[in-house]
Amino acid sequence: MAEIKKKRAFAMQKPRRTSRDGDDRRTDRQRAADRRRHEERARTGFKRTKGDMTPEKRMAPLAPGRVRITNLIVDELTRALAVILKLDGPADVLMKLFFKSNPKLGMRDRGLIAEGIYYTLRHLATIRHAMRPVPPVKAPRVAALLTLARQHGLDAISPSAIGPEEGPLKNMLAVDLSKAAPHVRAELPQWLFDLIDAQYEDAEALYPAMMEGAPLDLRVNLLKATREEVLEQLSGSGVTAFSTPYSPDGVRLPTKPGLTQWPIYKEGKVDVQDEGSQLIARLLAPRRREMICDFCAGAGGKTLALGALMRSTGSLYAFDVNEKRLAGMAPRMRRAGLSNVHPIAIRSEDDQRVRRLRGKFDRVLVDAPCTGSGTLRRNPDLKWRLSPDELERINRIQKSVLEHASRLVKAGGRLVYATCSVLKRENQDVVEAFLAAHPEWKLVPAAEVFATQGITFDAAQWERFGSYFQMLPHVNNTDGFFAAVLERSAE
Ligand SMILES: C[S@@+](CC[C@H](N)C(=O)[O-])C[C@H]1O[C@@H](n2cnc3c(N)ncnc32)[C@H](O)[C@@H]1O
Repeated sequence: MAEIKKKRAFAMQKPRRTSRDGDDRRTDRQRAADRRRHEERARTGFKRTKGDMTPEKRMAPLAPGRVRITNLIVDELTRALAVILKLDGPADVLMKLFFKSNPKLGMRDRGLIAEGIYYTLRHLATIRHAMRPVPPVKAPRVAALLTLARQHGLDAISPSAIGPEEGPLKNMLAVDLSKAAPHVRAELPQWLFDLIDAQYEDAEALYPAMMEGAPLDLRVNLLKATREEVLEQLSGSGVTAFSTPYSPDGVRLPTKPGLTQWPIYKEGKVDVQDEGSQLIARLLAPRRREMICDFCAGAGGKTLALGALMRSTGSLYAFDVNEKRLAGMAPRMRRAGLSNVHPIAIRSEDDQRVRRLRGKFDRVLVDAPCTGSGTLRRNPDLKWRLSPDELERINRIQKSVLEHASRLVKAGGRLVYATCSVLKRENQDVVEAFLAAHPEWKLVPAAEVFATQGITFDAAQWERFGSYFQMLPHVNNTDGFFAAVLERSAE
C-alpha cells in the first residue's frame, strides 16, 4: 500500500519538459535505432563498438568544471527529494520508482540526479544545518540547489534554475560548518553519533569513510570460473577490475556498470557481493557433503557463496521469515548452477520446521537482521530512518534468533553470528551474552579460521579483531561487517 502511494507521489508530479529534453522528440527511426543499440549491447555484453563508450567511462565521475546543471536536473532532483526526504521508505526503492516514472531521462542526467540524491542523504545533517530554520523536506528545491552547488559549484548551475534563490544559496554555502555540533559534522543523528563515538578510538576517520561511495565488489563463482578468467574477461571488455585484497574469490570494480547485461553475470560466473560478506561465508568454512544451515538467508547472497564453497554437495538449508525475499533466491541458484540448496520459509525462529532439525547441522550461519549501520555508504538514508527504539527491537530479535539457531548445531559443530552493523550492541554484546548463558559454547578466534584458508591480514588488523572478525569502511574500504565463530562442545 505504502509503495503504491509512493508510485503515485512520483506519478502525480509530471516532469516539467524543457527545450533541452531532447529524448522526448525522438522519431520512430531514432527509437528503433536506440532499441537496436541496447539489444546489441545486451548481446555482446560490454564489448566496445565504434563510437561507444565503455561502461566505465560512461559512469566515471564528471570532471569538475565540465558539468552543466540544467533546469531539468534541478527540477527532477527536486521532485525526487520531495518524496525521498520524507524518509518513510528505503531510498533505493524510491529511487528505482522515481527513475521508472521518468523513462525518458538520459543516462548522464540520471547519473547526476542519482549522485545528487545520495549526496543529500549522506550530508543531510549539514544541509539541514545550513538551511535552518527550514527543514529540507519542506523546501526540496532549495535542498536540491544547495546539494548541486556543493557538488559542482554554483557556477555550474543554470542561472534560470537558481532564479531568486541565488542570495539565500550564497548564504547557505558560506555557513561555517566547523562551528556545527560534532554529530552534525559527522553527518549522523545525535544518538548514533554518541554510540559510535564511545566505541571507536578512530571514529573521526570512520565518519568520512561512511559517507564515501562504495566500489562494486563481485564474488567469482568458483563452480563456473576462476578469478583470473573473470579479470581477463573484464579487461577484454575495457573494464578496470582488480582482485580484492582479502577475499580469494573477490573482484573489485571502481565504477558501477550495468552488470546484469554482462555475459559473465548471466552465465553465473559472478555475483554482486561486498568483500566483507564474502569473508563471512569463508568464516563458516563449510565442507563438502556437510549439513549446513543459513538461518537468515534473505535472497541468498551468502547462501550462494556457501553453496559454491561446498561445490554444490551436501545439504544447504536456507531459512528466512521473509518468503518474498527467499523466493528471489531461485533464479540466482539456477544461474550459479547450485543444486544443494533447500530454501524454507519459516514463521519465526521458533518454527516447527526449525525445531525438527535440532542438533542436525554441522554448521549454521546466523546473518542476523541488524540496523545495517555498516552499510551507510550504500544506504545513507538508513541513518536517518533508524532510532534507539528500532535498535532495541532489532537487538531483541538478534538474541532470540541466535538462541534458537544455536539449537540446530550438533555437538562439536560451529555457528557463525554475523551482522553488517558497526555497533557493539548488535555484535560483541550479543555474542558475550550468549556465551555467558551457554557454557557449552566457546569462541574460536576468527584469525585461526582464516589462517586455515590462507587468508591473511596485517598485524594491526589481527589486533583490532581480537577473537572476532570486523571489517570497517575506513580500514578496509568495505562495508562494516562483524562476525564471531562459535563452537559447541563435543559432548
Ligand atoms: C542481513 S539479512 C540477510 C542477508 C542475507 N544473508 C544475504 O547475505 O543476502 C537478515 C535476514 O534475516 C531475516 N530475518 C528476520 N527475522 C528473522 C527470524 N526471526 N528468523 C529468520 N530470519 C529472520 C530477514 O528477513 C532478512 O532477510
